[in-house]
Amino acid sequence: MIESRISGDGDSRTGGVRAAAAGHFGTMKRAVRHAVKPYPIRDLPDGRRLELPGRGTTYITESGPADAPTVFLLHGVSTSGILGWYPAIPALNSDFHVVTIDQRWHGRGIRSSEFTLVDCADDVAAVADRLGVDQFTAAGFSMGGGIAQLAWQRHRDRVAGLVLCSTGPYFSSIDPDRLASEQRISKALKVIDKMMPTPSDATLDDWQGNHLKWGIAQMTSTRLGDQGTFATAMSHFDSRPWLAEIDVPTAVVVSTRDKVVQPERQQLLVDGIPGAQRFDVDGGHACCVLGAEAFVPELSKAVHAVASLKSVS
Ligand SMILES: O=C(O)CCC(=O)CC(=O)O
Repeated sequence: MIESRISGDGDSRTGGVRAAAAGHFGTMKRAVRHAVKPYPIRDLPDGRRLELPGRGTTYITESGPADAPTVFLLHGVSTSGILGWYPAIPALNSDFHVVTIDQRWHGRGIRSSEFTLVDCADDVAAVADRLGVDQFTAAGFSMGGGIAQLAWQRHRDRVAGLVLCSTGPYFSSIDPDRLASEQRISKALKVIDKMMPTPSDATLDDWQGNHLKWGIAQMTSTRLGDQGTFATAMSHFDSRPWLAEIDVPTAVVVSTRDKVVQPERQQLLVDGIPGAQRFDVDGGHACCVLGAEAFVPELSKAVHAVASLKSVS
């Protein structure tokens, strides 16, 4: 999610709005710079639809050696697997079997009657089942970090490690005022959705063609007006009571200029998860794409560190 969110844990409303304005301006600047000169879009795998029995049809990409350790890359809110992780995929798939998933209600993911992070976490295990993957590292960005934590909590025999990026043990919509504001914004955004065409598979898959067109298609493949639903789902997430139980190797990739999930909130993961290692990225909340030059090397170090460690006993 972009940094235009009202920022701050316990911020006053004025402070939050001020921070939001600053964050919004910073993200806009980075987005414009990115549109003019995007992080190289290269060496991406083809994706495919995958039926998850009893759950629905999702969309995944799979790359790297099938017999290498598996890393699931779990994207943040309102993006898609490939859009959120395209800078990271080529950096990881020489050493890892890398899987991205479009979370339900995102991109070409499952369209269910409800959206919950618990269902998203169970989808990860269901994709692993379909791919014949027994154990894997779950790497998640922001909302995806919450999903990764839930995947560990619900499928402890499957998740061998965690890489938690620009995320925390709760999201800001846990605050009812914040949630109400997200709902209001979401209502307004539904009007824009009505005007947007649904992108075709051909445009969504054409990453070698016009990059701007591809990026816009990927962005609009998730409905803007679903923000309120996502915020509600995130409001139910709180891993603080069980963080100390996490017993798998964990790396926390902290975006040190993040105005959406403040570094202090990210640090709660480092403090709360036994043995967690911290990796710093000089970037804001959209650093997985808009600050990929700084993000990708730290992500890569984090994934290698987790994959080379044995579980904390
Ligand atoms: O407000 C928060 O706590 C962050 C929520 C968010 O933006 C999730 C995401 O970017 O995936």
